[in-house]
Amino acid sequence: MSDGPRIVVAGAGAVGCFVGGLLAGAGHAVTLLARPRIQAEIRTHGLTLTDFGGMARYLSPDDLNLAGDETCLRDADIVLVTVKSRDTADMARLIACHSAPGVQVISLQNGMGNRAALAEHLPQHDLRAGLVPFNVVAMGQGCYHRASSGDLVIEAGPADLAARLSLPDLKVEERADITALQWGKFLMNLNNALNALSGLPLKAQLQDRAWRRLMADQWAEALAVLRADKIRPAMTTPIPARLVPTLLRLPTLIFTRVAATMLQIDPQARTSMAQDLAARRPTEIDALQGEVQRRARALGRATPVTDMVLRVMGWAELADEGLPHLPVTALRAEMAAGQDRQEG
Ligand SMILES: NC(=O)C1=CN([C@@H]2O[C@H](COP(=O)(O)OP(=O)(O)OC[C@H]3O[C@@H](n4cnc5c(N)ncnc54)[C@H](OP(=O)(O)O)[C@@H]3O)[C@@H](O)[C@H]2O)C=CC1
Ligand SMILES: CC(C)(CO)C(=O)C(=O)O
Repeated sequence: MSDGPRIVVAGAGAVGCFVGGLLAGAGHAVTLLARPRIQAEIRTHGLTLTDFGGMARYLSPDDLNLAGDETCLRDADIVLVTVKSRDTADMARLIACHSAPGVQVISLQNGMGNRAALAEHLPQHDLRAGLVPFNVVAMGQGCYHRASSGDLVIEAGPADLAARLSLPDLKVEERADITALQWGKFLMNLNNALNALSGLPLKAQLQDRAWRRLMADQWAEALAVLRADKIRPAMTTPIPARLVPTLLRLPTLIFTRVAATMLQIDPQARTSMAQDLAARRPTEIDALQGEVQRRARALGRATPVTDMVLRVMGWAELADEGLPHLPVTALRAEMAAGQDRQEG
C-alpha cells in the first residue's frame, strides 16, 4: 500500500487512463473515476500504455482501482481533472460535494475556461491549471498510446506537486507563466478541428502544405484577436507564437527540415477532437474556435477562418457520420462563400 498522496482521476478517458495508469504503475495510490464503458473495457483487458519511444506497460485489472461512483473523491489528496471542457462544471460540483477544502485539483484539459469553471465551485481548494502537450490515442481494448512528446506542465504553487507526480516516463514541470503557456497551447489546439474535418492523421496533415497554409491563416487570425485583447501567448517550444504561421507556410521540403521536432509524431496520432468526431461524441469546438469568435465579436473584429471552421464543424456534428474527410479546398470554398454571403 502506497503511503504517498491518494490520487483520483476525475473522468478517466484517453488522458486520464494514460496519466493515471502510469502513476498507478509507479506505485501511486490511484483511483480512476470512469464511465461504465471504460470500466468494463479495463476490467476485461487491463490497461496497456505505450508511447512513440517504445515504452510499453501493462496493468492488470487487479492492479487498478476503478470507480463509477463519485464518492471515491472523498479519499482524494489530489484530483486530476480529465473530463472534456463541457463536463468541467459538473465535475467541479462533484468534487465540491465530496472532497475537503485544501485538496489539490489539477486541470489537465484543453481550452481556457476550465480553471475558472473549477474555481467557481472550489474556492477553498488548491487549484492548478495544467497542460498536456502530448497526444493520447485511445486504441481500444484498454490500450492508450502517447503519440507525441512533451512534459506535463502545471501551475506553480505550494507542496512541490511536480516533484511528487513526476515519473521517468512522465515528467511534470511547474510554471508560474501557465496562463501564457495555455494560450500558446490554445492556438495549437485550433488545429484540432481542421485535423478532425480533414480525417487525416496529424502527421499526414502537417506534411501537406495546403493544410498547413490554412492552419497558418487560422493561427494568425486568432493571434491577432488575442493580441487585440492584450493576451500574450507563450510556447513550450523554442518557436515564438508569432513565427508559427511563417513556419507553417514554408514549402514542405524546408518545413520538414526546420520543423523536424514538430513532426516527431507517430503516424497514428489524431487530435482529441478527431477522436470525438469519429466516435460521434460532441466536440470541444466551443471552448476553442468559439472562444476566439466571442472575443473577436466583442472587439468588433472579423474572423472569417474561425467562423468557417465553426460552421463546418457544426454541420459535421449534426450529420453525426463520423469524420467527414473534407479536402482543404472545400473549406477554402466555404470560407469564400461565407464572406460573399456577408458582403451580399
Ligand atoms: N486526447 C488527447 O490527445 C489530449 C486531450 N487533451 C485534453 O484533455 C481533456 C480530456 O481529453 P480526453 O482524455 O481525450 O477525453 P475523453 O473523452 O477520452 O475522456 C474524458 C472521459 O471523462 C468521462 N466523464 C465525463 N464526466 C464524467 C463523470 N462525471 N464521471 C466519470 N467519467 C466522466 C467521459 O465519459 P463520456 O464521454 O461518456 O461523457 C470520458 O470517458 C480534454 O480537455 C482534451 O482536450 C489534451 C491533450 C491531448
Ligand atoms: C494533439 C494535441 C496534443 C495538440 O493538438 C492535443 O492537445 C489534442 O489532441 O487535443
